[in-house]
Parts: sequence; C-alpha cells; structure tokens
Amino acid sequence: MFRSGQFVREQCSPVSDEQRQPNGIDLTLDRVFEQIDAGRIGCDGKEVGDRRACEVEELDETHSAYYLDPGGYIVRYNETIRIPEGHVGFVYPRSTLMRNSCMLNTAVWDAGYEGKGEGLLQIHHDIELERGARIAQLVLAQANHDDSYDGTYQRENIDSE
Ligand SMILES: O=c1ccn([C@H]2C[C@H](O)[C@@H](COP(=O)(O)OP(=O)(O)OP(=O)(O)O)O2)c(=O)[nH]1
Repeated sequence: MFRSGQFVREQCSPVSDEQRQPNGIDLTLDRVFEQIDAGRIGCDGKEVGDRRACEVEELDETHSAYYLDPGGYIVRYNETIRIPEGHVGFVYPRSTLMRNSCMLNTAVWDAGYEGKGEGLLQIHHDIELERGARIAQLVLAQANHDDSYDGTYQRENIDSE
C-alpha cells in the first residue's frame, strides 16, 4: 500500500505546504552537476566520477535560474529524505518536466536510507530551472525487507555540508 502525502511529509524536511501532494511530496531542486570524469562499477566496488557544479545564470534583472542545454545532468534535491523501516521509496519526475521534453531517471530508495539524494536529469530540449523549484515527487510504499540500508550513500550531502 502506498502511504498518504501527509505520511511522506513527516519523513522529509524541509517541506512547505505547497510541496504536499495527495500521494507524496514534491522534491525541489537544490543543485545541478555535470559529470566530467568516468565512474566505475566493478565486481569489487564502485566509484562515482568527478563532477562540476553548474552555475545559476542571471536571466534578467528579476530572476536567475539554471539554463540547461540538452545533455545528462546530476541533480541534488533540497530535502533530507528518510525512508522508514517497513517502506520503500520511489521518485517520479514532475509531469511538467516530461511535458517539456525532459526526464528524471531514478532508482530504488531503500528502507533505512537518510540523505539528500540525487537523480539523473535528461534534457532533450533547453529548459530553465530555478533553484528551489519543484521537479519530482517522492512516494512511499509499505514493503517487507531484509536488513536496512547501510551503504556508502547513507547520510549523503548532510554530513558533508
Ligand atoms: O534515484 C535515487 C534512488 C536512490 N537514491 C538513494 C537512496 C538509496 O537507498 C541509495 C542507494 O541506492 P542503491 O542501493 O541503488 O545504490 P548502490 O549503487 O547499490 O549503492 P550501495 O552499494 O551503497 O547500496 O541512494 C537516490 O539518491 N536517488
């Protein structure tokens, strides 16, 4: 069973009323990165390639935003997300992203994970994205599981900042 938006909200912070959805909460954009070096996935371990932070551009006198050309980017969400025991999380793109020829690729959010997670943003047509804008939605489903998340991404982007 998928949990209510209010339940999901209680596992994340900070979350404003505007982010609350019937079945989850919207996640907002913190930062955008471009990968500049090869990563590695081996049988004995893994490595994430180096990346550089993209710059927010002054688009006119009143606002600044990321202006992204087609390509693949890593995005970091603003919210610290906690996946409670007995649950699994899924993140979907906000449909307006998709309707603008962009897509967010995501993986499984394990029970016990806590952190400011990341996603792969695919841009198929130039788009303007403001920091803090809602780009994705997190939902939580009840799930049986063996053990809890204890990997290298535990508390990512919380302890390091
Ligand atoms: O789109 C996603 C999906 C998951 N996560 C977080 C939550 C998840 O619990 C954690 C680890 O994901 P996964 O287990 O898929 O990573 P891995 O590559 O297998 O690394 P590890 O060996 O640390 O588990 O990353 C994200 O930040 N973004």
